[in-house]
Amino acid sequence: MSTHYDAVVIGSGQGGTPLSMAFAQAKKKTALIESTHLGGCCVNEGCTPTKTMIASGRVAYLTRRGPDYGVLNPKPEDVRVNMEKVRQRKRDIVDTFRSGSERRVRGAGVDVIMGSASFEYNATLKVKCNDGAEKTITADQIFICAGERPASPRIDGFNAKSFPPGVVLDSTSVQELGIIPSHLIVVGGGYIGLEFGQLFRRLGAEVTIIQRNGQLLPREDAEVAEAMLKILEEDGIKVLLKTSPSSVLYTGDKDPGKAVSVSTSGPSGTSELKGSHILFAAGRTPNTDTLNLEAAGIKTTSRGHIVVDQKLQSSNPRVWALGDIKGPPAFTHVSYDDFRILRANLLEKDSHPTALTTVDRILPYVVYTDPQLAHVGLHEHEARAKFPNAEIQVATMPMTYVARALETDETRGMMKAVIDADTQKILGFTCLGLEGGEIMSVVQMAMIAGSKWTALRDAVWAHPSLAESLNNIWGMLK
Ligand SMILES: Cc1cc2nc3c(=O)[nH]c(=O)nc-3n(C[C@H](O)[C@H](O)[C@H](O)COP(=O)(O)OP(=O)(O)OC[C@H]3O[C@@H](n4cnc5c(N)ncnc54)[C@H](O)[C@@H]3O)c2cc1C
Ligand SMILES: NC(=O)c1ccc[n+]([C@@H]2O[C@H](COP(=O)([O-])OP(=O)(O)OC[C@H]3O[C@@H](n4cnc5c(N)ncnc54)[C@H](O)[C@@H]3O)[C@@H](O)[C@H]2O)c1
Repeated sequence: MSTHYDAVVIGSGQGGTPLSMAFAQAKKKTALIESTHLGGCCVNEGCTPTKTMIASGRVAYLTRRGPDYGVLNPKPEDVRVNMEKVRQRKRDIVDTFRSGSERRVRGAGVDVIMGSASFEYNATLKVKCNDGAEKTITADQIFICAGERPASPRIDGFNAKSFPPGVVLDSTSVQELGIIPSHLIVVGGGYIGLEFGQLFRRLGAEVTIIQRNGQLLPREDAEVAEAMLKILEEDGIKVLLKTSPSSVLYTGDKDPGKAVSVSTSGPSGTSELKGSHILFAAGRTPNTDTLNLEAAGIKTTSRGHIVVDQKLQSSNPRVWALGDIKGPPAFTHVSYDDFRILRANLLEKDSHPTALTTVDRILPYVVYTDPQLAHVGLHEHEARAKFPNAEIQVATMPMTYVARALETDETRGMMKAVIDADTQKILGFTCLGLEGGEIMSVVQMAMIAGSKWTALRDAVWAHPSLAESLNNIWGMLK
């Protein structure tokens, strides 16, 4: 016996959840199949919990800096963190977000099926339900929003099972630590490595980041990555560039701070590091390996992401993919925008006579280090590669030029704008600085409106707002 639906969504990701609700609200018989928990990665183990914990890290940082502001008690060295309380605060916020999501989905009339889906044939799915039952489901339209998971470490001889529980960590398990590691070794200098590395340093751990690439955050322009490196080193984090772990072993040492031994190979040869915990943050793997996509003729890339066209349709015309599972960039707001594209094209054709696509989306992101690293549009190196014949101009300004940053004594970082000199259009903007995400969003608005950079230079911004710096940065244009 199989059950037929108008629409089935696999995975309660950031695009999949609202899409299932939109189909149900359009009176389509809709199911949402979720293997683990509603809300997906973002709510349960991604954005929500990490930004909640990062807020605790910032309070610890500012408390230690009290004397810089004339706040003399407590002494910086006396600041201690209760990790169980930090974790509980995180759990409470995740619970609130997740239960809100559950209420909204069920309230919209979606059939929620808790279990793992895989394809049997063209548009036929088998679901292994979490209660042990098996279901066969067919659908007119299937949407895959099943996301990614932490990539497994690929290190010769490494065996996570040879370590005591809670010593080898990924981006999910690290959030459940009830203690502060004495020395956390982080493999990977990308978004996840930097956010957790700085967080645990602020909570009180010694932190070493091992990064294979020659710079942190390899997509950034070099001077931005260097400014980030300087900030993290000022915070007391040790960063090893052009370095990879060649072996990771459990030592059995009585001193828990020396439980993990990591041999590294880097520019100055091989060396050994000892730490209490190791966090693998070296990329994520798409959850396509258990979906049996070949049975439905759905093509994937060499890295396992689902191949889709500009309207998110896969090589099977009855199947679409949204969010991380279709490949980078992997952000919540991208998955949510994928949902908007599908809703417009499949449910709101009357109000969207021209189909929406993923082409030329102006995409921002924010790395929630402190200060934040925010970016929108093209980096300088991307702009020069994309428009080799254009006159590209660049303005960079240190945050020490920003009055508001000086007043709050948070002047670390820089801003950088990239423009096309002929059209005066803004091609990209980066702010590694205090509330960088909010400043970047102001520039993003100008880019959406198609404004010239001169509009920002000539605008009257409130004094002393951070946005006011958008009057001044253009004086640095070269
Ligand atoms: C630590 C961390 C911090 C992050 N911070 C940010 C941030 O600050 N800002 C930001 O924009 N992005 C952030 N991200 C990325 C963001 O979480 C993802 O881009 C976003 O969650 C992608 O959503 P998605 O819609 O692709 O699917 P996901 O949110 O990944 O959801 C996929 C769902 O599918 C389910 N699933 C998988 N396989 C099956 C199956 N076979 N059957 C049924 N269900 C299945 C999974 O259980 C999961 O619930 C972070 C990620 C991590 C790991
Ligand atoms: N604030 C945010 O928006 C946010 C936060 C966290 C994650 N994310 C999303 O999740 C994605 C995954 O994050 P991530 O940090 O795991 O991946 P990533 O791909 O961004 O970074 C992984 C880093 O690990 C390095 N690396 C790979 N193998 C290594 C090895 N063997 N030894 C040392 N270094 C190695 C790479 O050079 C790379 O810089 C991000 O790309 C982003 O899209 C977003």
